[in-house]
Amino acid sequence: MNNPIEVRDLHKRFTLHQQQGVVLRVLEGLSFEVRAGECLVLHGRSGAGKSTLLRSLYGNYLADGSIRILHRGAPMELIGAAPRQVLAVRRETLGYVSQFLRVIPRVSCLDVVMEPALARGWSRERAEVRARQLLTRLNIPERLWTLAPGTFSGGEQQRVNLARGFMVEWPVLLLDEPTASLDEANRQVVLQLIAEAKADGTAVIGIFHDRAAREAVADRYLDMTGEEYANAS
Ligand SMILES: Nc1ncnc2c1ncn2[C@@H]1O[C@H](COP(=O)(O)OP(=O)(O)OP(=O)(O)O)[C@@H](O)[C@H]1O
Repeated sequence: MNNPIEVRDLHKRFTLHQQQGVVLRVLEGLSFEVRAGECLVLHGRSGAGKSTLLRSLYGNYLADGSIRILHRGAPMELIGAAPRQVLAVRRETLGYVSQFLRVIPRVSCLDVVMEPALARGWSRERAEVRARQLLTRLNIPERLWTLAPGTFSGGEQQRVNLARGFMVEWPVLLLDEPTASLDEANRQVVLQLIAEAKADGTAVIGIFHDRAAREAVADRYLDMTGEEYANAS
């Protein structure tokens, strides 16, 4: 296995036990891989299952099929992996920037952003240098850095979340609408951060409702009906 991530015959269905046991078949036999430095954009109408796919890849939803990821140089099957293995993959190999920041009371903005680096054993000094750079690039005013982000605006919280997501290099990075609700200047910063991650060899899988952003980063699209096609732009 040479690709950072390979997905085979992925299925996800939801059974609505509270609603007559109705079964929703959301993902039906998806197969794809993403190469190092490549960005695969998930494409499909609202409700097609894009967020469900990202959550399944991250292990928040338990899907059927195979998700193999290159972890510490060796292929690892994520479906059915032990929780501590999944946590190790999330610490070292698989990043995920969701749409919303998970706010922890009393934890400062700087600490929230530095956490992925500290979890990998970086020194506080090294982590703080990188966090300050990212917060500056993402236009978070310095007076906010020591405050807990719970009271920040929606856009500020999203940018703190992005700074956290780009704090370390990820072999595989999942992005759920990273440019939603950002102004043009900040959108450009995020597109630049994605380009830098790709140049460093990150395999990116993302949802971008904004067409200009999508076309700026996509190398390939995954049609959620299962088809793939190359970026025409
Ligand atoms: N936890 C859940 N329980 C039950 N059904 C769910 C759950 N999560 C998603 N679904 C259903 O799966 C389908 C796909 O939802 P999903 O959020 O993945 O779509 P999407 O392509 O990301 O949509 P959008 O572009 O509108 O964000 C929807 O019909 C949704 O109702």
